[in-house]
Amino acid sequence: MPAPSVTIPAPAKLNLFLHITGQRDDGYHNLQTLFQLLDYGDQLRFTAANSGGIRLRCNNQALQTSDNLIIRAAHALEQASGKTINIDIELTKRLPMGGGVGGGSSDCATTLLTLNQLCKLELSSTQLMTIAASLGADVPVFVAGKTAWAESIGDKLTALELSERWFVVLHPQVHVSTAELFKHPLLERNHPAITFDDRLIDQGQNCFEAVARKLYPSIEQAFQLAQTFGQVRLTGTGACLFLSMNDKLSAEAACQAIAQQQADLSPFIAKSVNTSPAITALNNLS
Ligand SMILES: C[C@@](CO)(OP(=O)(O)O)[C@H](O)COP(=O)(O)OP(=O)(O)OC[C@H]1O[C@@H](n2ccc(N)nc2=O)[C@H](O)[C@@H]1O
Ligand SMILES: Nc1ncnc2c1ncn2[C@@H]1O[C@H](COP(=O)(O)OP(=O)(O)O)[C@@H](O)[C@H]1O
Repeated sequence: MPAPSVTIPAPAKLNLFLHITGQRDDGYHNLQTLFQLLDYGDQLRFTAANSGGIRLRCNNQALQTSDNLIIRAAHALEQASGKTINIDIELTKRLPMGGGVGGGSSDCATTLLTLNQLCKLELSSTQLMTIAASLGADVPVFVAGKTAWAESIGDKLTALELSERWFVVLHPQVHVSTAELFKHPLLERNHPAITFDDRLIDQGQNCFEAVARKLYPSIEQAFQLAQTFGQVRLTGTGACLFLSMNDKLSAEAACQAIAQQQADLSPFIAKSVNTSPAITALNNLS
């Protein structure tokens, strides 16, 4: 009989706004941002094994490497728990890479949460959050699993319950270098620190937008096209852009129209969620 498998989602995120409020002594920048989790993302299938260590397969072969965040997460768990993990992991990659929707970080978080439960590693939430932060600035929000207002480098999190929204996400086919954008002389890196206000959900700005539009013509072109359907915003350091809609029908109509005008933007629609679908799926297993 084949070993039982579990399939757990790795949702995307959008930064509904993103302010850079200063630079720390170690060079990293402090942020204030709203991480909105989505019902759309990658999927990971885990099959326990008796031997063979940690193995990864993916529909994108370029991701089948030892520096994939999934493999790094599994090794970090072995180190923290002192236990050996034997597991086959199959990643179905749907999210654009390097697009600011957090796919790699979310895959990493789903691996941490699932293996801790499946392999009975018994690491506490605090331990998982520490491992998450060591693997990337955007990993903790996916481990915490809640749409959240975030400060510091994105790891000081306050969960929020937001009303349902639909998003159209577009991916200009360009790779944005996060490090390069953070270093750019024109970047607004001293936005005044604020206290969270509901109006920011729909009216917030992303400090990377001006520089990203200036440096990458394909991002500027996508902005021009998308803004005929509503207010467009950049997520993270880009390259993805999004439109926020009140209902599914409007989102579908905009998505279809954009795909007809420029198919290589690969638009997709996604619904907002307050709790990560990964957490929901794992709760349903136990
Ligand atoms: C700004 C965000 C918002 O979500 O952008 P996206 O990655 O989503 O686009 C993330 O926090 C990005 O986090 P992440 O993508 O993990 O960045 P890293 O690889 O850790 O950092 C790449 C480089 O960017 C700079 N960096 C990154 C994060 C930060 N808070 N301050 C920085 O100055 C550093 O020079 C670092 O070496
Ligand atoms: N599981 C993974 N999925 C995607 N990218 C990964 C993964 N593991 C490591 N990476 C690396 O991380 C880079 C950016 O990751 P990604 O999460 O897609 O970007 P972003 O944070 O901008 O959304 C990729 O270009 C890739 O080299």
